[in-house]
Amino acid sequence: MPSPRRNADGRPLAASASSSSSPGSPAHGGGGRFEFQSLLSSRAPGADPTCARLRASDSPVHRRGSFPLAGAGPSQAAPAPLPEEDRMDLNPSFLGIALRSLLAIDLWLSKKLGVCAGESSSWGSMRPLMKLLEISGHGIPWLLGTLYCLARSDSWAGREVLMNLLFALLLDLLLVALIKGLVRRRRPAHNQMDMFVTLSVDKYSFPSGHATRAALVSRFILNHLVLAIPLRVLVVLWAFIVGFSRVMLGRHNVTDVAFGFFLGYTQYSIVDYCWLSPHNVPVLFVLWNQQ
Ligand SMILES: CC(C)=CCC/C(C)=C/COP(=O)(O)O
Repeated sequence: MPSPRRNADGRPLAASASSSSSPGSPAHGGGGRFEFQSLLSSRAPGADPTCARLRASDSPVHRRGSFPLAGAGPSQAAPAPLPEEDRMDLNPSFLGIALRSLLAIDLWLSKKLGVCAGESSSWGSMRPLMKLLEISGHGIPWLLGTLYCLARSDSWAGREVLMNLLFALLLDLLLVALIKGLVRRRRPAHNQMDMFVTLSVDKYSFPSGHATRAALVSRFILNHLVLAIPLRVLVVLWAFIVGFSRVMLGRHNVTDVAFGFFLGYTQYSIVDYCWLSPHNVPVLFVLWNQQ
């Protein structure tokens, strides 16, 4: 009878997994076995007897020479195939590992790029400029500016475009607040919360509201204003710089901004699809005309 495999302090692995070691800790053993064990033990201990058997030393992974690819001899019984539900369980674990790795890279990169996060940071002297960019992409100037232009507009075409810009800005605020409230990802630890007018959900960072607005507004402007090429390039540059400045200020992680750009870009498609005009919402325009 082969004796059970033992960990560094001489206890059988099965006992070690259920008593003192946390899943995935080095006490489970070294090399590839450690990774398999951490995957298999991702379920609640004791929740499923099958899972408990797999964690224990009689698992095919733990029996020396019984791993199918290691060329099991004819005298050794072939390991029983994993039950269906356990095979399916491995895939989310791999996906989980991939996601966790992506998040780790995201945090590391965001911290590295957060060079204006404080006055004493390596590019701290650029912080006032970054904060100016922050205001240029803030919701309040965009909302007030649109309302002001709407009040001053004397053409139907102008009003229609501005009305849709207002709708786009409000839709953006709503969707960002909704997603921030659902995801609840905290802002980076190195962020100083000294932002100009925030809503309660703005303590969360995913997605970046500035990035969504920058992508939405720039796409809107490019599609509805006749601008010379240099100005069009400037609009696109502004959107990218606003997004990048969020990471430099330490307000956001890279993935918050990347998703923000994606969301803002998509929001424009929604606005374009639901375009408000005197034909589909005459009441809005008639009411405006009576004022
Ligand atoms: C108060 C109004 C009308 C808008 C809030 C704008 C704001 C502070 C968004 C947060 O942006 P980030 O998610 O990029 O930090």
